[in-house]
Amino acid sequence: MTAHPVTTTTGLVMVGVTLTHGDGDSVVTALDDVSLTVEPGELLAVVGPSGAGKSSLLAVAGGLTRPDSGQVRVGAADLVAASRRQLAAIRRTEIGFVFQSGNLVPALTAVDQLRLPLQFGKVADPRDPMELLEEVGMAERAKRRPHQLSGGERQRVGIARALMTRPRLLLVDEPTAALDRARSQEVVALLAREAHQHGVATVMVTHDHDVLHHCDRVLEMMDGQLLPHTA
Ligand SMILES: Nc1ncnc2c1ncn2[C@@H]1O[C@H](COP(=O)(O)OP(=O)(O)OP(=O)(O)O)[C@@H](O)[C@H]1O
Repeated sequence: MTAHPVTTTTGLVMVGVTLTHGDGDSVVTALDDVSLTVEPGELLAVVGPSGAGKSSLLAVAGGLTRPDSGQVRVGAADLVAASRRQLAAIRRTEIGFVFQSGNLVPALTAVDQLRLPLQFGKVADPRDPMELLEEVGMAERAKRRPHQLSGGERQRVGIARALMTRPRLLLVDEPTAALDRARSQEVVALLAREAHQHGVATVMVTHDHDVLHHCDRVLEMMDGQLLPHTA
């Protein structure tokens, strides 16, 4: 058995991943031999100082940036070997992205935001948008547009939208950056619940140490390396 068994039931597996930016004298190592396994249903938090490589980690795990070396798998999909076209399909069906402030489309109602991920191609077994809005506590606001929602509500819609295709992996970038303490707790508790209930491997980058108790595991990124978090 290898140190990192890869099965179709695994969420995210990264092995020996290195990513550098620039060249010559100005080479920056954003990811330095990073290995990481995130199991289905696990909520992992990644903390660390600015410039440590957290965004780079999300970009590589999400198939947005190809690493210089190493393996990256989401379920059975090999993100390093995949063509650009295959990567786009993997991103669309297997990976959900949640951004700092929800990143909603201004003109669309909440329920239409959720239908959006289904409009770019076939999705095998999509969630029902109204049912999912109900699950995240937003059913009564289904017809509202983003400007009629609070920051926490926008974030809930953003999370629901990311779950529409039943992704295997959810990548979450600073979800509480624009929220007060109470709303931050609610949003991260929601992420934990969704991860656990639906078996979604979830990686959340955060600066917010107050929400870490909702997470199953916390790692610290430091100079491109992932280390155990010491509180
Ligand atoms: N496109 C790029 N070109 C050159 N260097 C880059 C590029 N993107 C990131 N870097 C560098 O790679 C390193 C890691 O950056 P990254 O954005 O992953 O850090 P981060 O931990 O997400 O930081 P923050 O918390 O500020 O968002 C930094 O030194 C950064 O300057």
